[in-house]
Amino acid sequence: MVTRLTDGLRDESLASLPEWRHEPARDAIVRSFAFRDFVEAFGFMTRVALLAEKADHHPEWSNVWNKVDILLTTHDAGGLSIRDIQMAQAIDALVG
Ligand SMILES: C[C@H](O)[C@H](O)[C@H]1CNC2=NC(N)=NC(=O)C2=N1
Repeated sequence: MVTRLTDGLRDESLASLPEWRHEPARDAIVRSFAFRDFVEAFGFMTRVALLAEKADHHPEWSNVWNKVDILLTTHDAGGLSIRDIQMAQAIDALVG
């Protein structure tokens, strides 16, 4: 069973993820991505989907043409867990 991060651990983790911000209402982290066009955006989503399946940890997200908004939180924990931090790091690695 994965547990929620304490506020201290969350802030420490977020220091290494400067593009992500904490969304207190959901105890989630969010980041927006912009690409050249829809094909680039959807290609990114496909890569994230494969990561998510492998990790058994899935994003909440939306896409409008070249934009992708991602929200990460851990449903099983009722808030942010280490799994979200690891997923955010893996997603950041995809976009270099
Ligand atoms: C049964 C399955 O392992 C769980 O429901 C997984 C699937 N993907 C998940 N994704 C996210 N974001 N949070 C979860 O708690 C979660 N749980």
